[in-house]
Amino acid sequence: MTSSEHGARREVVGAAIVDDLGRPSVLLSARRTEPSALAGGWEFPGGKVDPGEQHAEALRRELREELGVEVELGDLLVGPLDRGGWPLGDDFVIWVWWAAVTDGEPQPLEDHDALRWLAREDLYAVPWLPADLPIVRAAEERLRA
Ligand SMILES: Nc1nc2c([nH]c(=O)n2[C@H]2C[C@H](O)[C@@H](COP(=O)(O)OP(=O)(O)OP(=O)(O)O)O2)c(=O)[nH]1
Repeated sequence: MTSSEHGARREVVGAAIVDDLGRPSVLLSARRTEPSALAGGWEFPGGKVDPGEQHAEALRRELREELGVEVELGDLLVGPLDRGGWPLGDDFVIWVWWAAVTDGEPQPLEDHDALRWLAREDLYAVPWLPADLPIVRAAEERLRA
């Protein structure tokens, strides 16, 4: 039986990529290209966890595919659901880790057509996907003024 047959949410992982894990001042946001209902919305890069995959492994795979980077993962940006997840509507749950690039320069290779580093004062200059707003607010608290 799959987790969806239990009525569980599909698992997604995302990264709050910053310039410096210890003293973050900018956060990387990515603009989605699909599906059409979400295209143009800005989000945390990442994606669905494959069956049998560890979360950290899934996130590293997604960031390699989507942005062409390797990362160091920091703490979980803790949300209100089980094990610190955040709800994405009724169907998905996302776990978001702080992350810093260790190799490569982020490029919108797959699933995105633009990337933007946002400082605290322009964190809301892009239209985030609605479900991401509580996560962005939590990230804002950690970003340096
Ligand atoms: N990656 C990501 N997905 C998000 C965010 N906010 C949000 O509502 N979502 C939604 C969009 C999708 O319905 C779902 C994640 O799916 P995805 O399309 O990113 O996953 P994926 O890269 O594995 O895509 P696919 O292979 O299934 O096409 O969560 C976010 O910040 N990051």
